[in-house]
This record gives sequence, C-alpha cells and structure tokens, in this order.
Amino acid sequence: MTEHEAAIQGDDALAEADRLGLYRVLLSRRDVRGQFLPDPIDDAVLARVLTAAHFAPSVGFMQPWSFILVRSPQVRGRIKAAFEAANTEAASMFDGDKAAVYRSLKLEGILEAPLNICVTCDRDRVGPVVLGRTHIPTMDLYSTVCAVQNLWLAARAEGLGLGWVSIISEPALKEILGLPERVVPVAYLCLGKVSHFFAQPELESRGWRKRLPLADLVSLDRWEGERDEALAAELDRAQAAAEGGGIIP
Ligand SMILES: Cc1cc2c(cc1C)N(C[C@H](O)[C@H](O)[C@H](O)COP(=O)(O)O)c1[nH]c(=O)[nH]c(=O)c1N2
Repeated sequence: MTEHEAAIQGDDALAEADRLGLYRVLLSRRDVRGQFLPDPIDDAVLARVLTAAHFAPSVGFMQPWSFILVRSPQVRGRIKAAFEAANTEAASMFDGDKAAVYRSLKLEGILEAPLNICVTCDRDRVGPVVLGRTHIPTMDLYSTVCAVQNLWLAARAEGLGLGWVSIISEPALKEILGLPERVVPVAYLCLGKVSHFFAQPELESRGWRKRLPLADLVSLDRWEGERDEALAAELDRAQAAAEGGGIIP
C-alpha cells in the first residue's frame, strides 16, 4: 500500500452531536464590533483558531496566507485613523435616512478588541505558475478568504467574537503594516472575548437590509434558470428554522 493509499480517514460521517454542533457554529457566527471585552486571548486558544485558518482549502495547496497579529497600540491607532478617514468618505455616499442610519452604526472594534489580525495573501508564494490559478488568477485571494472563514467559525466555537473591518484604504493598510507590493491585505479582523453575541446580523436588526430568501437564489442549469419547487419548499423550511434560532432539521 502506498503512503497515499494508507492516508485515509477512519470515520466518514460525523456523530450526531458533532453534526449539530457544526451547524450551530455556522448559524450563530456573527460579525462583532461593539461587544468586545478587554481580556487577553489565551495563546492556546489563539493557536487553535489560527490552526483552523491554516487548514483551509487553497488553490494548488498554495497556502498563500499569513497572519499579522496587531497588538501595538500605536499601530492600531494608525489603523483606526485610516478607518475614520475612509468612514467619513463612505458615509457621504448615502443620502437622507440611510445616511443617518449609516452614521449611527458601529462598524469596527479596532481599539476595543484585545487583538487585531491582518490576514494577507502572498500572490507570489510559490512562483508565477500555480496549479488551478492559471485561468482564474484571483483564486489565491479566494483561498485566503476560505482561511478567514475558518478562523471566524473557530473563533465562534471558542466563544470569541470576530469583526471584519474593510472600511480602510488598501494602500494605507499596506503602508502601515509594511506589506510588500505582491502581498494583499485580504482581511483586517478584530478578535476577542465578547459580552454577548446578537441573534441576528446587526445590519438586519438595524433595518439596513434583510436576509434574502435562499430559494430565490437557487436555480437550475443557468443564471436565473428554473426553480425546483420541491427543493424550494425545503429551502424555505430550512431557512425559517435557521432564522428562528433553530438548527436545520
Ligand atoms: C468581506 C467582508 C467585509 C466586511 C464585513 C463582512 C465581510 C464578509 N462586515 C460584516 C458584515 O456586515 C456582516 O457579515 C453582515 O452584515 C452579516 O452579519 P453577520 O456576519 O451574520 O453577523 C463588516 N462589518 C462592519 O461593521 N464593518 C466592515 O467594514 C465590514 N466589512
């Protein structure tokens, strides 16, 4: 038997409690910006969530990510100033009631969270030719987002809140963190223990946008093709259960 053939997993189905636990994490994950507690994150916990991120899928097994742990108050102060500048610009894009709601939203926890993490993508990590990236060159960026999502879910499982802050100019972020040209700052994240997690996305509870019906987003064989009505009924049922705080039955 070759090493490749011997390396199989023993158990292919999850135990019921593990299966439900995974859905619970997926459905209760939130973007957190206002409920951070100052308590430091234990190194063992941080190691687990970063390991979860590092076990994400990546194009050609490229693993293009790195994780910059931003602890310095000075660096965070500069990031916060970059956020403020970008946020003033962003606020001016909305009119009337929408502008008032936008200004009332808390959209980052840069200084309150005990840790910030910038997840980067080194587009040149394995040279110019990458298995799977040749015809869709953005695949390394998508791979890095997979790592971010793993980190986000692992954080939720550990009871840590995570907030993604994208209201920052990319050149400013690159300059502050000293990123070389080839390295893209994919995600700037605030991470830490929280007083509570909200049941719904804040943008939903604050009336910014509603969650779309999943059944309207699923179609057969082509863009906006036909619906499978039996499946659509199941999708409505599963979405209603998830929105009710339950688990997909
Ligand atoms: C790529 C990307 C970028 C951002 C976000 C998310 C993602 C995926 N989100 C969080 C976003 O508003 C949130 O995910 C949705 O409103 C749904 O809420 P939950 O994540 O389910 O709580 C976000 N939130 C925020 O307050 N400031 C921000 O700059 C951003 N930027």
